Amino acid sequence: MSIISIKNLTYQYPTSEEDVLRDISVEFESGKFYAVIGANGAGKTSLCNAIRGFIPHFYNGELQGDVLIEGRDIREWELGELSTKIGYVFQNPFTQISGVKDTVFDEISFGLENLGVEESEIRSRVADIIQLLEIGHLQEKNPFELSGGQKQRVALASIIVMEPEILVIDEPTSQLDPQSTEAIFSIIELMQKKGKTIILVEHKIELIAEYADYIIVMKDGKAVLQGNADDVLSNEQAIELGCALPQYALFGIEMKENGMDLGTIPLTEKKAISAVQHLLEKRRVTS
Ligand SMILES: Nc1ncnc2c1ncn2[C@@H]1O[C@H](COP(=O)(O)OP(=O)(O)OP(=O)(O)O)[C@@H](O)[C@H]1O
Repeated sequence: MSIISIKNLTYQYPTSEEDVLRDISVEFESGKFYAVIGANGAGKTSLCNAIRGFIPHFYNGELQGDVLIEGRDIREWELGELSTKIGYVFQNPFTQISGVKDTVFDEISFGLENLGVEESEIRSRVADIIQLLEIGHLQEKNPFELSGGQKQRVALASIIVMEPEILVIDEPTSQLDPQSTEAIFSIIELMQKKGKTIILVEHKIELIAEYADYIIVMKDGKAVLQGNADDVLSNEQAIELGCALPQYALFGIEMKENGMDLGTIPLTEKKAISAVQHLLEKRRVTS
């Protein structure tokens, strides 16, 4: 059974003039890494809002179709109950910092305190997460003293410590440099290895090619293309739908158009090198 099942979802915010999500159907399997891509205003955040229950519990508006979390209709879930199952990480880490705690350690403890978890258990769970995410050097700092990348790691830690099964992460690296971006992706990968289901909104296509299992391309509120990452990112149709393809895929497509078919559309540097080596080898044998 899918952990999240979306069937013919159509939605309009109370204040919007038209549907912002249109007839979307997607199945999410437990433990997989899903990337949601598409232009600004395509509906990516709105789709995340529907998954975490903000639509329809926080935003009213008109919801048609079904969103099922573990087989249960989103309308029947309480928001509080959903928030323990689905962790949500915002684009801007500033909005995630509580502002009421003086140290990173206490900041990460905050959610567990609110749930009434016993203090000794909080301390041990927070210490474990700090070790796992390699942020021990930050634990005594004030959360507001951190850099953007550090804040985003602390924001992720605050969510992960709650042990949600599903992580919905909305453009976590948009304000980060390449090094901090890699650090965030390493954490997300670690979470996937721990069996979490990941739903990530992200524009950095090269990283999506490296990490995601499945891609949903959104345009004008519709899921216009979806499938395994390898299939979507080597599909020329994706370009027409406004989706950027990885550099190596574009290289493979160019090669093919110029009579040098690599036999595959590579998505990463490693795969491109191996495809070119294979082609050269083949040409050597036949010449
Ligand atoms: N709270 C809201 N009330 C009314 N309309 C909204 C609200 N939030 C988003 N919208 C509208 O819904 C549409 C989809 O917006 P959404 O934020 O889901 O897109 P997005 O793909 O996440 O965009 P971006 O990449 O810019 O974050 C837009 O037309 C937007 O103006």
